[in-house]
Amino acid sequence: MTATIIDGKAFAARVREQVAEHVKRLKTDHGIKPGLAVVLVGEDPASQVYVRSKGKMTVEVGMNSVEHKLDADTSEADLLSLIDQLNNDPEIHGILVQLPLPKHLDEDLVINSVAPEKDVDGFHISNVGLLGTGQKSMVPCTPLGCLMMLRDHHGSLSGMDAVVIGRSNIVGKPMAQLLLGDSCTVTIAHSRTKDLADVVRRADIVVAAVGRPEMVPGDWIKPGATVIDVGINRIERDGKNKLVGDADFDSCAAVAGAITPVPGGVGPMTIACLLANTVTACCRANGLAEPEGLTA
Ligand SMILES: Nc1nc2c(c(=O)[nH]1)N[C@@H](CN(C=O)c1ccc(C(=O)N[C@@H](CCC(=O)O)C(=O)O)cc1)CN2
Repeated sequence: MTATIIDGKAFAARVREQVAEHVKRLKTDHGIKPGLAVVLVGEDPASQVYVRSKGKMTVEVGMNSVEHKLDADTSEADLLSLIDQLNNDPEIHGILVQLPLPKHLDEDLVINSVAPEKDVDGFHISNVGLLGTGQKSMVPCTPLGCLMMLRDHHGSLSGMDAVVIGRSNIVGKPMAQLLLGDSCTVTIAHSRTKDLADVVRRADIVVAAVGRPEMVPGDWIKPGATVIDVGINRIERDGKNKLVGDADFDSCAAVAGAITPVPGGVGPMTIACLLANTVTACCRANGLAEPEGLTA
């Protein structure tokens, strides 16, 4: 079997088009322009690329983009003060603090200082609780993107066996909640899981989100299963730098029914869903109907 390649880049472009249509309607019908503020602390090279890309795409879909770039040694008090200012700015509907933060900053404290209704990352403890109890929340961008691609490929996910490999707060846990919300039977596997290969072999859907290059081989995959690869790992091979996922692409693609590539799979959906979340937050803040198809 040769898997269908789920093209995240093309999917993300369609999501951004939908977002742009909603933004246009918000402007013409209500005179509202959604605004997204992104805060970057320090000079992590990958984070700088992601933040630049977020700003560019925010403007492309017609929204206001505000970027705050702070020195790596910024104090926690100064960062919290900036977030407080953004929480109280009526022009800003979404706030995102780029992760990872420098070590001296308390990530949980910073995340939980963002107003939950502006938390377009969906990381605030209130949003985590709302998602976990099946209530309306802001949903983390990467898992939301994975869910959109799975729904598009399968239609209904009801009754499917799903294994999420990885238990991070950013991807693994919210992904499991979303799959449960769509009536999958969900297993969260991690570094201490016994017989991981056997657990993965039972799954109709495998979401690999561990951050270990090519750790899932094709012989762990049930024939016809869907593999969603969240990993973005930079490795050196044959003297060249290469980006690979958590799944061994060639061997998995030979067995799976469908698979997301790296690059060009889940990654682009993360930013598209951030834009979607910003429109959703803006609609909620203004008591307007939420954009259809852009939320969980
Ligand atoms: N506050 C947040 N911080 C981080 C998040 C997040 O969702 N919120 N996620 C990641 C980084 N990230 C966005 O911030 C992100 C990662 C990857 C991509 C992407 O498009 N990747 C491309 C490859 C790009 C490359 O060459 O490096 C792909 O997979 O095709 C977009 C956004 C951690 N921090």
